[in-house]
Amino acid sequence: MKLVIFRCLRQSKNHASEKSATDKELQRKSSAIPKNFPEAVKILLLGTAESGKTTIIKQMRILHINGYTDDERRDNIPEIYQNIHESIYQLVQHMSILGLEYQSCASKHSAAYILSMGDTAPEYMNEEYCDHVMTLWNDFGIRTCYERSNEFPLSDSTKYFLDNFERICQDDYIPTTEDILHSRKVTTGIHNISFRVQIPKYLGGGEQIFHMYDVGGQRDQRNKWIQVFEGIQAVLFLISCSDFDQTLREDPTQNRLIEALSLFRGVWQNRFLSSAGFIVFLNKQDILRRKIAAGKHIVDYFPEFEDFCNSPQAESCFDECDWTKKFIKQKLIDITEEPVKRPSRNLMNHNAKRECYYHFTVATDTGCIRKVFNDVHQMILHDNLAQMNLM
Ligand SMILES: Nc1nc2c(ncn2[C@@H]2O[C@H](COP(=O)(O)OP(=O)(O)OP(=O)(O)O)[C@@H](O)[C@H]2O)c(=O)[nH]1
Ligand SMILES: [Mg+2]
Repeated sequence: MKLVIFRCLRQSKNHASEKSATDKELQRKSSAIPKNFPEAVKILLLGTAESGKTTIIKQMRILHINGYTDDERRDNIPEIYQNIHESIYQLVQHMSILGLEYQSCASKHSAAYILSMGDTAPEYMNEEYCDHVMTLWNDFGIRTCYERSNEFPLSDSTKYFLDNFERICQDDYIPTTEDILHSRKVTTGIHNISFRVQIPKYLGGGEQIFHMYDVGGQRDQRNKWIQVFEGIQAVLFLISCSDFDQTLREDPTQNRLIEALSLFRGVWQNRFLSSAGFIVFLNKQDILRRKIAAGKHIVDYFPEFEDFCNSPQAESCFDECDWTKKFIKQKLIDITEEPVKRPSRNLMNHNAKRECYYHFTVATDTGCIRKVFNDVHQMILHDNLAQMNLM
């Protein structure tokens, strides 16, 4: 199956009303629909490191497989302990680098304790360790360091885990689904998850199989991506919108958002992916909102933002967060409109306009991903109908 692209939503400005209109249209045609949707759909998750790809895979497991048993939850404990330890260790290390002072002697003592442990988490959270971590997280100096964490690499889940630390350091701790969604392990190599999704009765019923591929987003992982380009029907590209004031872990001279945009250009223009559908998740909307509320401005990193705010595209925006997310989206749209240097042989018509679909997401929010994935599935069903000349 060739996913030319999700034609039926092409002119959509208001997704919600458009969707219900097309649903009704599909229902009307239901009697004519054969039960022969292509059995499996292959989706490839791409994006820079920490954009949220593996978090989407976890959400698919929660939404479409059985989620996590208690034993599987317990298996995540070492990773969560390591995430917490790395966060507090990084914060303590950067206190002196940034020239910040601790609020009390007790905090200084706790910092020395954490530093003496190195960057490996303890196997068990004993009382002494927990007290030190809590003292530090309540320290005003550490909070100032946290507010400046765009200046050094720090996990996006630092606040989540340290705010929940008292619960996590209990002896009988079992990670919640939310804890698992916030935990982070760098992906190396290629992983995939397969799951089935119900096809609505009015479309003939039955199930569709999805194979979703997850890859590592760090620079040294990207040369492996090409191994999975064959037969991909849709690319789901994740971009972390809150990255505008951060630099890469692997190259501290490179702004993360600039890296993500140039990676998107490379993927969009890749001739092996030219017949795949494109969906972009503009992710980490929760962190973006938090950053802007804390007084960070994208204009300090992207001066062209000022012109965007005076452009017609920004007319419907109502606050800085809204402007910022639309500005990033516009940058992606601009890339899709750039002339392609080497058109693909796979494209039947070189002049055919390819579509790209955008969603603002919070990958750690199951409700959000449930809704967005439903939309993605609908688009795939619509496209399949179009392929069968039923639309
Ligand atoms: N608050 C918040 N955290 C997120 C969101 N998306 C992902 N994260 C967190 O960001 C971290 C990185 O997410 P991953 O899914 O591991 O990123 P990745 O793209 O797989 O990264 P690589 O494997 O290095 O390519 C994890 O701690 C996630 O919990 C989001 O929308 N909001
Ligand atoms: Mg990953």
